[in-house]
Amino acid sequence: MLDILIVCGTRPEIIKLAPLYHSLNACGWAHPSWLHTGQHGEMARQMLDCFDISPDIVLDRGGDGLAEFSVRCRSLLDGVMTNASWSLVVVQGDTESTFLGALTGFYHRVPVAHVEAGLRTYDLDRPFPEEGLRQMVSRITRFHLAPTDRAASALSVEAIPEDRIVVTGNTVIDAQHWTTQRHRLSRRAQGKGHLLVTSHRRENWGADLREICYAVADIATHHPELEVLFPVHLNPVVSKPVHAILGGLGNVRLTPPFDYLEMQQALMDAWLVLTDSGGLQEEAPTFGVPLLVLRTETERPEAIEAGCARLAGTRRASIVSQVERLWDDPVAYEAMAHAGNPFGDGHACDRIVDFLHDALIGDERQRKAV
Ligand SMILES: CC(=O)N[C@@H]1[C@@H](OP(=O)(O)OP(=O)(O)OC[C@H]2O[C@@H](n3ccc(=O)[nH]c3=O)[C@H](O)[C@@H]2O)O[C@H](CO)[C@@H](O)[C@@H]1O
Repeated sequence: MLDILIVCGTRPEIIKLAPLYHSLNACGWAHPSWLHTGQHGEMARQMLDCFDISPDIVLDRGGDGLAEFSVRCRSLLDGVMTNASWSLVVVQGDTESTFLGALTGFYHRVPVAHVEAGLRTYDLDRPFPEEGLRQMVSRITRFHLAPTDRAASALSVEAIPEDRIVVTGNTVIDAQHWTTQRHRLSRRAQGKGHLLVTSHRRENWGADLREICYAVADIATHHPELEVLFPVHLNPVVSKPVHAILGGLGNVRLTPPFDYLEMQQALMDAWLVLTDSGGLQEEAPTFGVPLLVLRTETERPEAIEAGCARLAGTRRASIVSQVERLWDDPVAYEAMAHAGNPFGDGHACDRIVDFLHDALIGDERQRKAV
């Protein structure tokens, strides 16, 4: 049995690593341990419960600021790596937890596997700090688990050896399949369904978030029969303007963040999704729900190219006109709804487990033969 340390912090990381944890547990050759770094406190607990995971190791978070979190987390991770002999560290995405997990593995000469490797905008300011973090993680990763061909190509262009890259599909689709099957979720909405809105990206804080809210207000006012559902991120930078602008509208329902099951149900029941979330861009096409991205660029252009999503930007007029166009044009709407999901087929974890088996057990055999 190989001991594998999964280092995980934020909500999206938990969602995308949970199915891999279950697959590694079931594979017969690995013993995965789940480490939670302490990021995203309450939202993280909500997600872990949804996936039946109780972490083996929980780091005691120090302070609210990122610098305090980083210094303490790095030092505690160092202890975890020193006290046991790990065959692999697994990280996902582009957060501070991702970077610190990879960095600690690197210093301890433990190979790092990076799930969702190769996403790029090549603009270090957008998204900040994620673009920088994911590029740095790629420099010190041994196994690059790319969700799409495009992501794998980006890594090849950066001179990463081909035998260290594998295209797996995105594990977020595996998470959706796991959840919808285990909890027997199906569409409940009668008729058109609601407009689902989320917005919390740092790049949109301030004027852009206000523009987005005014656009949602325009749409809700123009279509009083349309229910608008907006789970609002807990960060006051987000929740304050959202409540101030949308709080008084009768057909706009503002709620605390959904747990994962509620979110999957809300996606299934949606007519359209407006979001700046990365994960939702990958998830909505699974249920055939068109999506407008509330950003001016995306590191997930596969959805735009496949036709299941469009970039709506963050200007009030542009968001409103794109929604109205889909409202008035059922042919365009149906084309988006039937474009399929370019991010995966729900078998990413099988591919990852097979690749890691060959890489790690093969490595071990080679070492023994020398
Ligand atoms: C630049 C960028 O794109 N960065 C991404 C971004 O991740 P994101 O934008 O995907 O993050 P969220 O939107 O928070 O999560 C989405 C998931 O959460 C579920 N969800 C959502 C709302 C809710 O009320 N209940 C839920 O259950 C939802 O279904 C989905 O699966 O930031 C991460 C950290 O910086 C990055 O790693 C990641 O690349």
